[in-house]
Amino acid sequence: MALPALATDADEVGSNATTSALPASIMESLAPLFGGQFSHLLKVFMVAGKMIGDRLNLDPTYILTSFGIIWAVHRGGRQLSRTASGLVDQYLRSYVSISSHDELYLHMIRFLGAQPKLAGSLSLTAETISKTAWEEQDDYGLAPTMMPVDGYGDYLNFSNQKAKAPPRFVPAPSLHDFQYCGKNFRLQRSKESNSNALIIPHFKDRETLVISCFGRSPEPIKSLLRHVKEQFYLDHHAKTVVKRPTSHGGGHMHESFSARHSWMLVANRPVRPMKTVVLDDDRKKQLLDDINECLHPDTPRWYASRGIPLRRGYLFYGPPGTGKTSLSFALAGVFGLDIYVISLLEPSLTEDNLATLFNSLPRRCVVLLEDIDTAGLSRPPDAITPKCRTTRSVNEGQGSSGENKGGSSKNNESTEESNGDSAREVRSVPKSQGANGTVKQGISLSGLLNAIDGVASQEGRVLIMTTNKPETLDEALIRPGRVDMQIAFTNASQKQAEELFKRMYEADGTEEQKQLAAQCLKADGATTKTQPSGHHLQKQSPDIDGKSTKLKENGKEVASSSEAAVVKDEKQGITPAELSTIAKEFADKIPSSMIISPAEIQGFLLKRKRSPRRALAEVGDWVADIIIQKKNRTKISQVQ
Ligand SMILES: Nc1ncnc2c1ncn2[C@@H]1O[C@H](COP(=O)(O)OP(=O)(O)OP(=O)(O)O)[C@@H](O)[C@H]1O
Repeated sequence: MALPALATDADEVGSNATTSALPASIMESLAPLFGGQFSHLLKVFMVAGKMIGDRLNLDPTYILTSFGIIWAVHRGGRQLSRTASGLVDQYLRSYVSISSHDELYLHMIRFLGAQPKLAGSLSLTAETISKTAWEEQDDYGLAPTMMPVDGYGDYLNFSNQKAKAPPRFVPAPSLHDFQYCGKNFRLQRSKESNSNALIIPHFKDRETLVISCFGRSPEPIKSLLRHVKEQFYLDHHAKTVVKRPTSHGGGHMHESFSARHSWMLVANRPVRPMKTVVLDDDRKKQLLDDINECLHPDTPRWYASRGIPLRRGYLFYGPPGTGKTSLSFALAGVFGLDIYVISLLEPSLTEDNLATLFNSLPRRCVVLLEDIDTAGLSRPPDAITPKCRTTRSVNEGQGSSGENKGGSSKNNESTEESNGDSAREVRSVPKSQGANGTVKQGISLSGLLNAIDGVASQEGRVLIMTTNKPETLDEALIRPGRVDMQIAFTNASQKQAEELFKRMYEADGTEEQKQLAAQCLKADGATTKTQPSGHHLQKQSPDIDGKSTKLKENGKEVASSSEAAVVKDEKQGITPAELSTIAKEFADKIPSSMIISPAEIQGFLLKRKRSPRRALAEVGDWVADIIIQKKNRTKISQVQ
């Protein structure tokens, strides 16, 4: 409200003053140029200039002109410095950019989050730290609390950890400066928004990190990135990196947009030691030697000189829970390779995606294609036309060389497709109607073969396919060149059961366990006298109070035998010699007809993981129950 009055005054002042005719005219001529707000400001400025001028006896024009010069110098200086820094940036700085689609991005963000200079930055992004089950060692220095539960006892409660877990702060999208090894670096974090966010909700924004440093060599940035990567993998030497496909965009709701797939790190698990997978030693050795040969640095030359693509395929087959997946992970651990796990049942996975995924595999890795029988990749018998058979046998004729397999598979497909309806059936098995009426893409047999054989498919990759029903697989899938070795997995033999038992209870070499074993040895002579198989519990065993409990194998007191076994286990531990004996007795109670899987035995033992004697005492009832279950084909167990 005050401005119009002032403006009026200014008009008057301007018109009365002899020396201020110029300012008034300047103002009048400038006002329309800058619009209402600015002309008001100019008028205020004029009045102020006039008053100061009157006071200091100075021409207001000089004051205005001085202000104008200062402003112009300031603007010019800024422009000059921008141009100069632009030229420096262009010609005297080196840059390396990292896309958020690359795993180096994750390494860099972790590194930046730990930089003290950046932690104090005024522009940060806060992230909730989500740790995987294998990263929980450092629980922010907080022990979980024990909470009483309705008179049942005290139980662990982790809510305080969740509440107190601090967020991670990383540099926000903008410009940041930081130092590494005494050198200054600049980080520009920028986000590329997904313009289709409303249509494709799963499609994440893409981010870019641009690291720059002064100088015409990117070497300092390269060495920084080497350091960042090394830091990330510092504790990874005993870990196996597990990756699975992740989709960007698409999905069931928007069939018009095909989801793009890439590999995403899903877990970083401790390496599974080979010895923990109970399998015939000769088979294990044969497999290890074969993979070692395939991965040996000299092997590619040997294969190349003979025109044979270097890749190995293995088929692990056998009943569920017999160790197929476990062995695959153990192998990845032995060779220090990342493992890439694909399920062909993933509904948004198309054949193109599968081919892209295979083509983007690193040079050396393990690819695990799980449960291939469930993906419905078999070729319907009536779909195998004479033409198909001929084409396939040509492929087989190429033996394991697999040369031109990608091409020949494609040729197969086109030949089959041109062959009419029956041939086209080869493709269609996995295509199915989704619940909402959408058609799931599915992977056809030829699509899978193309991906496996693809020309760009990485050499040196180890492909492992697992199945419970090898007899349902199409022979094209498992012919030599695609599957070079088949490994059978079976339910547990008595020998395997014995090994599983020992693995479950053997000391892992910690000091505590060594001491326990030493104590056991001392106590052993007085207390342990294991009877021959079948009569092992017929003995005097001291209970907690030092009184003795008479144990019988049959009748009422059998129930108390496992309780007494627990007491003995907890009190005395177990010596290696005793463990061997108990393991043997345990194995004797497992049916030699191999009807129980290692997974089932492991499940039974896990419920008694601190008490081998209790496991031995209870295994008879458990086996009897399993036999009834399998006979009656019921899934409900009476003995857990
Ligand atoms: N041969 C074995 N040696 C050691 N552990 C085993 C063995 N077989 C199964 N297990 C245990 O049983 C569990 C399931 O095993 P795994 O997933 O490897 O079986 P699988 O054969 O891949 O089963 P599926 O066919 O259902 O995928 C794992 O925890 C594993 O430790």
